[in-house]
Amino acid sequence: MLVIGLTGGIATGKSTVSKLLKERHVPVIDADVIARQVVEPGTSCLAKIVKKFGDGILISDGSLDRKALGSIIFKDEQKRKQLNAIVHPAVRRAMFWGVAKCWLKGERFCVLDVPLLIEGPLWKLVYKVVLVYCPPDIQLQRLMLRDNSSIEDASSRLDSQIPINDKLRYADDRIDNSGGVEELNAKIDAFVAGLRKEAGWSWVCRLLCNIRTKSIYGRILYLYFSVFVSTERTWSPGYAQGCEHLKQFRSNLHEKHRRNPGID
Ligand SMILES: CC(C)(COP(=O)(O)OP(=O)(O)OC[C@H]1O[C@@H](n2cnc3c(N)ncnc32)[C@H](O)[C@@H]1O)[C@@H](O)C(=O)NCCC(=O)NCCS
Ligand SMILES: Nc1ncnc2c1ncn2[C@@H]1O[C@H](COP(=O)(O)OP(=O)(O)OP(=O)(O)O)[C@@H](O)[C@H]1O
Repeated sequence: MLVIGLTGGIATGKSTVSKLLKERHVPVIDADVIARQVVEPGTSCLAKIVKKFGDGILISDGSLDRKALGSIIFKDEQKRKQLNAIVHPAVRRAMFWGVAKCWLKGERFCVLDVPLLIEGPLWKLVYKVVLVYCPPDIQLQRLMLRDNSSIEDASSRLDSQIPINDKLRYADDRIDNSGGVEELNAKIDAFVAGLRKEAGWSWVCRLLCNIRTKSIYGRILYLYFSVFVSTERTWSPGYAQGCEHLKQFRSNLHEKHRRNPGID
């Protein structure tokens, strides 16, 4: 299964792209949504946040006051790192299970929508990095308009991330969202068609195996495809294609390291 990392800068349009992908039945695992779930009342993450930042970041019903916490962490790098250290491991764990579920369902590919993909270690693990791009001036405008925020607040959020133009050099593909939503729709059609082509047809075998796991033949087939094909130990209809993906993955990784020699 191809795991695609979708990222961008704040307000460049990741959620808009994700929505269009979901409309085309592409499975999307959204880190922002997970980051909200892991801090719901009663979770260990919320307890740790309260311990670190005090109960001033709670509203009267016991849930997180996102505005209050945002106004602390987007102005203070140290505090942001402390929050990230609490929330990110839980988000990564949930995303891992999300990917595993997609794999068990026999999906050909899935998309991880992660705003901080490049700021963290995950960009090195995905099959490819797709960047939703718009120039910084449009990004700032859209952010202020969406959040009804001042230029100071919007700028401090922008400054808490790697600038969008710097993220370009990590990207294997770019979805340019500088134009209107109609234009974006057409780009997403082409992007999804490209993904389907890239993922090939070997998913049919995996899907059939998954559906048939209740029978003994299904289990044998399932094991065959899961263990042998994924470890490249034997021939199968998906073998050549798997090798090709692996080769491309390795060359992408090599290219990323070539472009960013300082990064291990
Ligand atoms: C600080 C919080 C409560 C503010 O909530 P708010 O509803 O105002 O923003 P929301 O969660 O919708 O995030 C909007 C965007 O802000 C950016 N952003 C969020 N957290 C961070 C961060 N720690 N560092 C840099 N950018 C961030 C992302 O681009 C994100 O898409 C919230 O963003 C949060 O819990 N952040 C820490 C978790 C995190 O890093 N989430 C990002 C994806 S894992
Ligand atoms: N092509 C477009 N034309 C005009 N407005 C757009 C376009 N794409 C997105 N927007 C608007 O820009 C704002 C930011 O988009 P969106 O929320 O999708 O960004 P995001 O990258 O997911 O942001 P965040 O990092 O905060 O999650 C939204 O108000 C959205 O409606």
